[in-house]
Amino acid sequence: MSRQMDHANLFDDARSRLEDVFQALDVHDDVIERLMQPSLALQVSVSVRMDDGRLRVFPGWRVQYDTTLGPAKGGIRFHPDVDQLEVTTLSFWMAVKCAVVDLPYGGGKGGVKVDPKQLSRLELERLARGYIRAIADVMGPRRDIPAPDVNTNATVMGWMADEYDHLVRGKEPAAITGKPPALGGSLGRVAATGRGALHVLDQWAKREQRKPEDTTLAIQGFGNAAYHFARLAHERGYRIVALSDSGGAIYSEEGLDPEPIMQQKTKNQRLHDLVYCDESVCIAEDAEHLDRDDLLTLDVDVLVLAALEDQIHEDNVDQVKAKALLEIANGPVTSKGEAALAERDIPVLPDVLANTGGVIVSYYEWVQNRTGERWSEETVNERLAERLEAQGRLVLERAEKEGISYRQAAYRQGIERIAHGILQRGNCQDSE
Ligand SMILES: NC(=O)C1=CN([C@@H]2O[C@H](COP(=O)(O)OP(=O)(O)OC[C@H]3O[C@@H](n4cnc5c(N)ncnc54)[C@H](O)[C@@H]3O)[C@@H](O)[C@H]2O)C=CC1
Ligand SMILES: O=C(O)CCC(=O)C(=O)O
Repeated sequence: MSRQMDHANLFDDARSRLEDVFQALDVHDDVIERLMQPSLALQVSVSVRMDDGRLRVFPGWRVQYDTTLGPAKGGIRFHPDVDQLEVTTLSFWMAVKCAVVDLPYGGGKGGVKVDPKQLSRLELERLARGYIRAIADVMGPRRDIPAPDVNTNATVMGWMADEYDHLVRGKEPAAITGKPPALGGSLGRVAATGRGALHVLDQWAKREQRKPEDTTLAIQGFGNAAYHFARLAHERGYRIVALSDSGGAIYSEEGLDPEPIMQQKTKNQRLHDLVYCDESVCIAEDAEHLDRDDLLTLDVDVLVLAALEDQIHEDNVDQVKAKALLEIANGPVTSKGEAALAERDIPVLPDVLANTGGVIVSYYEWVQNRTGERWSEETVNERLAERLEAQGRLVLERAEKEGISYRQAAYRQGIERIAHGILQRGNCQDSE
């Protein structure tokens, strides 16, 4: 089922969705001209002294797609497949999603082409610090604010924030979000992406009059975002019948409890091997192995995609049996894949709404850092829920009212806001 990802296709695919919105909204030509390419793309070489004394150089990027509505915002990915086109596409999605949930941000993203599993902890720290030195001139609390993404986490953000403080000779906690709480990180950020995705699923389920206990989930990509989503969804009563990571998948008809599974996984056990029950831990009496990509074709109510881009596409979409899809990953369903799902009336809850919990709480972290406040986790979670309730309702209602997909409704909401900002900034012919 998997195929080699082509990032040129990924960017073209992303732009084709943008062109659809331009047509539907009849936007000003100046807006189209601005949004068809990024406003800044920086390529850097990050030199790292390895533990054995050798020097290695890793290519990296920081792309700011659009900064009309505020400073660029978006995570940093460490992955062997990263390239400029992938980072550009991810920064485009950041611009759209920040506008969809009405944050005062543009879209940015960063990445380094590296396999972090091959680095020691000290090599990883040197890489993180080197990357920040390389992009320092284009970032900052009022310009571009990085955060975690695939294979980066609060620890890595802590190293990066410390490096930035050294460079600017002062404390600038608002320059990076997703930090450890001791360095000004917001409570609730670690779980925010998963928590936000669950809000969106709940909102949709309620409109469909579907109860959590009658809803089965299969979840691809049991990493940070998916773990917190799964933990909270399990608490709410959804039945998780399958989980996968890059090494394999497990399945249980009676349902999986994500907590003990993550505990075992953090002891360096492979997800694929966790199909046992003994005195110390019971994953599920009936748990069994699945090949990794077989999870995508299970007959479940909701297929949750929380790994990487390009997972459901024209070559495998016919095998999907789920009744709905939830995108926690960025870009897991291609436009051709989605068109085929639409023909079978299978809705997709799109990334640019469903995974915004992370960036929303990153925004709350930035606000706390800039005002010197510290909010309780309860306050953070309440504000996250309020924002997603309000902005999510606008998207779901618009889709129903205009007879369009949830993604089309979300894109229209986001692009209308960006387009309005572009015209309000002036420098456009006949703009009002
Ligand atoms: N961390 C965050 O706050 C946010 C993350 N996202 C997106 O969510 C997705 C996951 O991000 P994180 O959880 O942070 O990353 P992570 O690195 O913690 O987890 C990714 C997981 O996906 C698994 N994986 C990779 N390829 C796979 C495959 N083909 N099949 C099954 N599993 C596979 C990996 O083994 C890992 O368990 C990414 O697309 C990211 O851009 C979106 C919004 C915010
Ligand atoms: O927290 C953030 O600023 C951005 C998170 C991110 O990279 C994403 O939403 O894809």
